[in-house]
Amino acid sequence: MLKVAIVGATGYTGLELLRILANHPEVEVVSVTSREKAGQKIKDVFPFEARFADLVFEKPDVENIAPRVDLVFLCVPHGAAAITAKAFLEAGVKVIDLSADFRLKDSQVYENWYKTTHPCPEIIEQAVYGLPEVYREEIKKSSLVANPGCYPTASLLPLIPLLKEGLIEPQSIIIDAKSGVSGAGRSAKLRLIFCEVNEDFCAYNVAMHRHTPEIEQELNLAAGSSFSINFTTHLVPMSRGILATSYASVKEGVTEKDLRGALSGAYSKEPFVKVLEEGQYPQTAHVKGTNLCVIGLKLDSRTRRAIIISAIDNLVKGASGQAVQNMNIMAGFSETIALETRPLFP
Ligand SMILES: NC(=O)C1=CN([C@@H]2O[C@H](COP(=O)(O)OP(=O)(O)OC[C@H]3O[C@@H](n4cnc5c(N)ncnc54)[C@H](OP(=O)(O)O)[C@@H]3O)[C@@H](O)[C@H]2O)C=CC1
Ligand SMILES: CC(=O)N[C@@H](CCC(=O)OP(=O)(O)O)C(=O)O
Repeated sequence: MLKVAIVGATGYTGLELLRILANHPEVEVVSVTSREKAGQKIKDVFPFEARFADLVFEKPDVENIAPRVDLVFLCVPHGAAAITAKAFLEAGVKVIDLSADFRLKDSQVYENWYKTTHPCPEIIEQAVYGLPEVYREEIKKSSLVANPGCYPTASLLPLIPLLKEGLIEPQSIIIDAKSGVSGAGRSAKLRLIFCEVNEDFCAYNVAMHRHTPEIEQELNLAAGSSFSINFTTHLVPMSRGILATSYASVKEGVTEKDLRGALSGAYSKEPFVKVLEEGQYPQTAHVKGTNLCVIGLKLDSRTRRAIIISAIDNLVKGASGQAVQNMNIMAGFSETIALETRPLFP
């Protein structure tokens, strides 16, 4: 059995990990942390939890937890995650970090966008970007996996194959993305209270969202050139889900069949990426609760722009499901264990 800890288990991504790992036959959750709920049993805080009901929340004390576990999931805010990751790695524990701390390869870019000094830039180069469909071989050998952001997962999966095949003009890319509110985490914020979110739909962090450099880093690597993108995020009054609509001008002579062929070629054997048939487009309700990224596309023949629509559940493929997928790869398990659920539709 692989023994794991979840640091930050009272948050949305930590709870989602418990939901997924409850169905994992090869994993034992031996430690869950919360500073606020330390000393209480999971069932005292979350009465719906059955499998791990009697596990007691403990403080995120690395010295105490590390000797009992093989791998830790960090479900805490950036900054706190990096320091904790370093301590676990030094204690010989593998780390899957769901925060943004090790996604950007350049610590200066991190500092510019996150407006804070990186706590341990010296270990950034150990980290592998945890997008299994692109970095599976590197993830197998890694002890530190930087789980991708939710918006980057939804944006990168459809665009990377099109760039690798040279079918779209990199500088023309626009990503227009919408997220449910759980993407912002479980701690209270004024902009997230019911009356502020219900019956509303707004853009936020326009031209300054923290996921922009993460998306650019990976798109630049796929294209083999340096370029910027437009990326706009919106908050939708629903609990889960991201729908990203990406636009890009296609190169001369490129057809819709070429675009579809690039995506099918990249993903026909992938268990968690589904490319829809012509005329079909994904909805967030089609992926709710699943580890799927579903993609639909159309080439607008009037404007010669590809319109690519992708949907994920931000808490599953956008966070905890992808983290379990990465854990399965790192541990040598079958990649799909505990992740083959059907969508909760409607
Ligand atoms: N929500 C989402 O859709 C996604 C989130 N992420 C990232 O995953 C991480 C977790 O997100 P999410 O679950 O939404 O966050 P939440 O705010 O819902 O939960 C945060 C958890 O971390 C604990 N925590 C907070 N601060 C600290 C700290 N300084 N040290 C130790 N523990 C701490 C909290 O418990 P306590 O305070 O009691 O210790 C709580 O259990 C974040 O980095 C987030 O950006 C990534 C992709 C998607
Ligand atoms: C709806 C909403 O607010 N979403 C969050 C998603 C952030 C996230 O997942 O952040 P990390 O990069 O730290 O993992 C946001 O836009 O900031």
